[in-house]
Formats: sequence, structure tokens, C-alpha cells
Amino acid sequence: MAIKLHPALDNGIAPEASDFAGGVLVCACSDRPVRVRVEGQIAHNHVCGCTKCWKPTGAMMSIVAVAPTDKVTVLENGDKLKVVDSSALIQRYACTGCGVHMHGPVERDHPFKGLSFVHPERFESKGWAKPGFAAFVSSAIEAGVDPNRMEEVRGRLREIGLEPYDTLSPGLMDHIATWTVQHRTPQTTVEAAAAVAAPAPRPGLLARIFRRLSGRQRKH
Ligand SMILES: N[C@@H](CCC(=O)N[C@@H](CS)C(=O)NCC(=O)O)C(=O)O
Ligand SMILES: [Zn+2]
Ligand SMILES: [Zn+2]
Repeated sequence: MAIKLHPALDNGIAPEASDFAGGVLVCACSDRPVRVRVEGQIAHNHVCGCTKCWKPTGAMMSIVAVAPTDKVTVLENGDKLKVVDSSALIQRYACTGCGVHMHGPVERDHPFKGLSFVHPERFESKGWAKPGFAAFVSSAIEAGVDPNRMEEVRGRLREIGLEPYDTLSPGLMDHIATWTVQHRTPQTTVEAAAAVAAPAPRPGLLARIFRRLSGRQRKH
């Protein structure tokens, strides 16, 4: 029997609807559920194996995507939300009643600033964009998966069309690295240029020149 990853992956991934214009995310509380509106289709939907992303009970992987933060609005029962870890890049607002992470804005200076992470499986309606890859797959070990099962896990992810990576996808990692280069302080750039223009002398080179010079002096 195929390894179980997540209920929304194991029996076929629901198709995307071209007219999906967003929807309302609902937590798992039967009493006063938290409701969060997301305007427009989600982007960069993917599977995540990390320990920080919310997963339904028993799931090995999380499904997580982004939406512009200004398109995400808490509609009801926002008083139940609390940030899980305020030191993290993603400020994950979880429902204190059921534990579901409802939205996770990135507010720090970062290539993802202005985006909020959401779990599309919590949408009331179907039609959200399918996940496109699997991120932080090796981190599933930290969440308790037997390291000996990782090849099986990666094999199953590939089988359902989700290329496994141990960070984000190459496209997103390139995006982060490009942002990092563009946001280096001028001093760092100057220092880097100076280091390229004048490479450090080979170890021992100065000592050899000094010995040669002092040898010449002794001859005269
Ligand atoms: N190995 C770590 C990886 C955690 C991690 O870096 N998660 C990624 C993917 S969600 C991230 O971007 N985290 C930023 C954050 O948690 O704020 C774990 O599983 O806890
Ligand atoms: Zn709840
Ligand atoms: Zn994650």
C-alpha cells in the first residue's frame, strides 16, 4: 500500500478551477470557528515536510501556499488567533481552540515580505491551485518519520507529480538568492570587489620574497 502523505494528496489531487477567485478558510472548531477570507487564487502552492507548518492529525506533509497579505482578511473570531512563534520569519496565526494555522504573514525584510502563508485545504470551497512541488522533505525526519522510509516518501511524491526538494524549489531558491545579492549593503559589495581585485598573497609568498631579498643583501 502506498505511503500516506496527506488526505488531500493520497486519493488524487483535486483539480484547479480556472474561475477560482479565492474563498474563506475555516478552522476546525465546531464552536466559533475562525474564518479568514483570501481574495484571488493562491500562488506557489506546495507540500512542506517541515516541523513548523501545520498538518492535519496523522498527516506526514503539510500543504501550504501564499497570497498577498493585503488580500487576506480575518472575518470572524480573530480573538482566538495567537502567533505560534513570534521569532519566526512566518508569523503563523494559529487557532487556540483547534490548533489550525489560519494565516502566516511575512513582515520582516525578506523576499517573501508582503505575502501570507495559508493552508488551502482549509478553504470551504474547491478549485484552489494544486501543489506544484514538495519542499523541506528531509525535515519530515525531524517530525518523526523513519529515515529509512525517505526513499519511499520521495518515490511516492514523484509518483503523484511532486518533485521532492530539501529546501524550496530551485526557482524559489534562485529568487531568494537574487534578492540577497540585490539587498547587500554597498560596503559589502565594495569589500567583495576589493577582495576579487586584490587576492590575498599565497601563504609563505611574502616570507620567500623577504628571504630572497635578505640573501641578496648578504652577497654585497
Ligand atoms: N528543518 C526545519 C526547517 C524549518 C524551515 O526552515 N521551514 C521553512 C519552510 S516552511 C521556512 O521557510 N521556515 C520559515 C519559518 O518557519 O518562519 C524544521 O523542520 O523545523
Ligand atoms: Zn479553531
Ligand atoms: Zn514548512
